[in-house]
Amino acid sequence: MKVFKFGGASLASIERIQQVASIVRSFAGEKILIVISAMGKTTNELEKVVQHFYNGQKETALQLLQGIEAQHLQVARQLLHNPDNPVYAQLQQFYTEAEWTVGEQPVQSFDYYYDQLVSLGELLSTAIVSAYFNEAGLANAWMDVRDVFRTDDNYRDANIDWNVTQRNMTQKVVPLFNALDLVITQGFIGSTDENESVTLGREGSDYSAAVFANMLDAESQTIWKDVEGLKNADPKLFPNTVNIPEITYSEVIEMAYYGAQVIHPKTIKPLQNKQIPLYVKCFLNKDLPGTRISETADTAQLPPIIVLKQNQVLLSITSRDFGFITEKSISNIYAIFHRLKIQINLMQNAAISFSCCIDHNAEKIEALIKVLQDAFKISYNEGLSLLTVRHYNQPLLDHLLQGKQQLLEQKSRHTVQVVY
Ligand SMILES: Nc1ncnc2c1ncn2[C@@H]1O[C@H](COP(=O)(O)OP(=O)(O)O)[C@@H](O)[C@H]1O
Ligand SMILES: N[C@@H](CC(=O)OP(=O)(O)O)C(=O)O
Repeated sequence: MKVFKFGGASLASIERIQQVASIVRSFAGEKILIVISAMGKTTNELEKVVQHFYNGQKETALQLLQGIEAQHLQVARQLLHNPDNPVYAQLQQFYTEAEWTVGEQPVQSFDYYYDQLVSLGELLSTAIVSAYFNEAGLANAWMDVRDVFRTDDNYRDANIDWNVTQRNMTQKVVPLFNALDLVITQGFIGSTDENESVTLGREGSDYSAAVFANMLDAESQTIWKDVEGLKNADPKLFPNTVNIPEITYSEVIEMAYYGAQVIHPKTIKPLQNKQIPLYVKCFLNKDLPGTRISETADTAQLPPIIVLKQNQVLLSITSRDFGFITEKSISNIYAIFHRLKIQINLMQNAAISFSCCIDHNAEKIEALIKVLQDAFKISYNEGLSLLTVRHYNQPLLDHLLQGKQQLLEQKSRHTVQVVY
């Protein structure tokens, strides 16, 4: 069995969805579990619905929701021939549930409502694609992943219960393949044992696909992207990038950790644990070789790998009483960052101060200052970038940093990181 993952970009237009069908058709006769994300930027749109709903602006939330509904109906009408296709009733049921939620008075946490509403994107996209595939002769079963992926209730970043999910996989997913070659399901979402929807973290569909690949002992996982494969830098940010034909799991984990926004960082572990290769392929041209990610890639020829994180803030946390920054104070500071869900992208400490680079999020910085201000003086610079280069060389660094005002640099044998 193979596992395919199609992300939002591959479903962003009618032509692209048709292209996805033609890719799947070219694998006729193979058993494929297909994981699908929300179409285009639907998740961002749904995030706006949640924000308005939670701020008490119900009307606006409802209008935005209706806009999303109308967009999906239009896509369905353009793709489907049968105006009485049962998928229309299924879509209606999803909207009605979302509208009920928006009609409620918020009494639970923001994160709870986020998951109940944002999960709609994947339910809509999979229902439409599954119905379209069936009409187009690609017989498939639509599966609600919330009947399979059991998680805790850590809303927006739920953790999978591997035992229950594995049992569901064996009992509910494997039998579907007795009758059909294709099963279509949602990435990014799951459910608690109370049947509440959860999400697994933004861009989490790559990870969902990896969980399926692991539990179904798939021969491979392929994620279909709008790029020819994994490149040595984001082609949207750097000119003259090169494709990487093969690379190891550990190198990709490093790239994802430093912020390369091409594969979700949690994706690799479930694959590495079972030695399942991960292919990154181009949905615009399936014949391009793409990238193979595995344990034993030949990385002798690996080019320097560049990762740029923009919109960064460099925080300086200095003790007010001239007390040293000790293991104890660092562990206290870390615990606060953890509680506020602030990820540290780079850190450095000196005698009485601790510096770190984090993503710019005004609310979180404000909350952090509130907690720390009695014991520490906090200052920060915003509008920064964090550049990471793996397998660097000096001429390349000089070129990348030309004309940049550098605020902090860390170098090891393989990796250099610069805040500028
Ligand atoms: N090292 C990299 N190699 C290739 N693409 C990258 C890299 N880093 C970032 N990207 C970006 O990832 C995008 C593809 O991923 P993404 O848009 O998340 O796809 P989807 O959401 O459809 O799965 C590319 O268009 C590219 O801009
Ligand atoms: N739709 C979710 C999950 C996801 O993984 O999407 P994509 O595959 O398009 O990055 C998100 O946008 O976060």
